[in-house]
Amino acid sequence: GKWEREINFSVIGQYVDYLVKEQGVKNIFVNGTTGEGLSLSISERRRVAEEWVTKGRNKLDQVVIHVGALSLKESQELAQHAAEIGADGIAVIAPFFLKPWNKDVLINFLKEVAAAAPALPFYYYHIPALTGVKIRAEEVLDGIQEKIPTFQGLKFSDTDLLDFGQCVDQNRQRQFAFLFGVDEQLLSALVMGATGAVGSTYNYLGKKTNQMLEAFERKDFSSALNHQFCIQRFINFVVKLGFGVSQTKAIMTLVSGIPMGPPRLPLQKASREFTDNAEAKLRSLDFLSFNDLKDGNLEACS
Ligand SMILES: CC(=O)N[C@@H]([C@@H](O)[C@H](O)[C@H](O)CO)[C@@H](O)CC(=O)C(=O)O
Repeated sequence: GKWEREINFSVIGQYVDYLVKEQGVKNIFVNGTTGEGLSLSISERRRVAEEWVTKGRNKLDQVVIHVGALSLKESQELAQHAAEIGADGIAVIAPFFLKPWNKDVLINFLKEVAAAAPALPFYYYHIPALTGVKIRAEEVLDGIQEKIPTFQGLKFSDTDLLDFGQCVDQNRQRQFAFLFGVDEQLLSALVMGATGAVGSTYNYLGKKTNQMLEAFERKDFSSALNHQFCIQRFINFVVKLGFGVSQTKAIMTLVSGIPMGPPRLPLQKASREFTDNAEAKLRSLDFLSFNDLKDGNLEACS
C-alpha cells in the first residue's frame, strides 16, 4: 500500500532514544547508504535531516548530514539546508553518473558544495564500490584543505587499508577525522589510526562495538580481537546469505523492535528466510539481549 512507500518520520525520535540508550551510539550519519539517501527526493532528504537534528537535540553529540547528489545545485541546496537547521557537519560522495575523472575535478565539485555551507565541517565520503569513482582517498586528501577550508575529514568505506593508512600517515599534523566504514575491519583501521567509525551494523551491534573500542583504548588487544571476531562471525554469516541495505533494515527492525519499513525500489524487502536465519545467528552469538537459547550457543561471545 501507499504507506509502505512513504517515510515514517514519526519513529525517528524513538529511534534516537533507542540508539543512545540501548546501543551507546551518540553520533548519527543521516541520509547515507543505509538510509537510502540517494533514493529519496530532495524534500524527503530535507525532512529526514530536520527530524534527526530536532529529535537529537541534547541527546546526540553530532548529526552529520550526507548531502551528496548528482546535481551540484541539489547538493548545494541540501548543504545550505543542513546549515540552516543546525546540523554538525555535512558529507558528500563523488558524483557517480557523469563522473569526475581525476582528483582535481572531484575536489572542484566538493569545493562548490562545501562553499554552500561555509560554517559547517565538511567530510568527503569515500565509497568507491558504490560510486564507481576509484580515485584513491589518499590523493583526494593531498592539498584538500587549501581548496576546502572547512574540510574536516573522511568517511572511508573501502577495504583498501594501504590507502586508508596513507590518508592517516600523510595528514598527521592536521587533526582530520578518519571515520572508518567497513565494520568487519574496524579493529585493523583503529590500529592504522581511525578516529571514529560510521557503519550500518552499529545500529544493532553498537554496544558490542563499543566494547571493542573500550578494549582497544585500554590496550587489551586480545579482547578487542575477540570482539572483532565475534562481529565478523555475524557479518560473515549474513554476507553468505546475501547482505545489503534491505537486509540491514530487516535486522534493525528485529533488534530494535522499531519498524523500519521496507526499502524503496530498486531494493527489495529482505526475505523471511533471511530474517529468521539472521535472528537465530544473533541469538547464538548472544547479540540479542533476551537470550533464551539453552543449547547451541557454543559460540556465545559476550
Ligand atoms: C556498503 C555499505 O553499506 N557499507 C556500510 C558498512 O557498514 C557495511 O554495511 C558493513 O561493513 C558490513 O559489510 C557503511 O559503510 C555505509 C554507511 O555507513 C552508510 O550508511 O552511509
